[in-house]
Amino acid sequence: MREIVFRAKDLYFSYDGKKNALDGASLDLYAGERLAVLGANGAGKSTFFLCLNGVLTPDRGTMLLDGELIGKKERGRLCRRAGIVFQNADDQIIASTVAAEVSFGPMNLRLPEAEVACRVEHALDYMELQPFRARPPHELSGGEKKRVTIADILAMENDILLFDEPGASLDPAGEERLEAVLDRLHADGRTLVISTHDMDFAYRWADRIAVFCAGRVLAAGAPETVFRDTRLMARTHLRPPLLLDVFDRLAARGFVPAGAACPKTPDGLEALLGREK
Ligand SMILES: Nc1ncnc2c1ncn2[C@@H]1O[C@H](COP(=O)(O)OP(=O)(O)OP(=O)(O)O)[C@@H](O)[C@H]1O
Repeated sequence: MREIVFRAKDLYFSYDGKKNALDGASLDLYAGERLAVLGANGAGKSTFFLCLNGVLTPDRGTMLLDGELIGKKERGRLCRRAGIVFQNADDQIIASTVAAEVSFGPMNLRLPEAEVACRVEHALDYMELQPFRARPPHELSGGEKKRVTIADILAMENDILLFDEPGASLDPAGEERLEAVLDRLHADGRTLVISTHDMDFAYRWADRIAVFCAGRVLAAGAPETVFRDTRLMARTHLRPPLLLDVFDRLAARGFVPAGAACPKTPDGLEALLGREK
């Protein structure tokens, strides 16, 4: 088992002092894992992300980074380790050109100018944003802005990356590009956490799934296990991914080899069924 980089235990947070957005949320993050965070609207996913990267301070509960307790004064450590790509790019973008936007974070770290320039070029290359570097971000499309916000956190060189519904404004080509970027970041050893309402993506992409409901984490584990928990799915109003559903129906009718695991792609299922192209 990989080491735990971040541990949240019984986190409580309320925006208004009346209703708890986090209501005893506990979750571990493992180094280098791909974790998909699921849950209905208002379940507490974004609030949890904001606590994890130090923007919000939980009212109660404990957070540990590399096994060390994070108190109110150590929130800066969380900001440095965990970068967040906001759900709405306009909440994140502040500068007047794409290049200035991407340089904003590293400049705030008071890094030497040459180091800032190097990080900016790398992030712009990585996200294929060089042709946009002099453009005002507010003139870009939703998908292009999303790429800018990802470049923002790449320039910070955080090892824990939190993506709040990154696929929401992307067309199919944009989704493919995002998945390719996520694959590269995973290969680089980053810890990736994504909140999403796309069950098919979560099943295909994640090593683990965490399910939020009313400010708590009801389950965390292997995608097959979590998605096959029919009670959990019903309670949280989630639906299993289409591929797993089809696989389980075929398996129930004896069409797949006994003991076979469900593949992650339709091509994998086709190969398993012995009808390779
Ligand atoms: N800035 C805010 N001020 C007051 N209440 C808020 C604020 N942000 C979120 N909330 C409330 O906190 C609760 C949790 O919201 P949160 O945004 O964390 O959920 P979520 O799981 O990310 O939802 P979604 O899937 O819709 O993005 C909700 O009841 C929401 O109304």
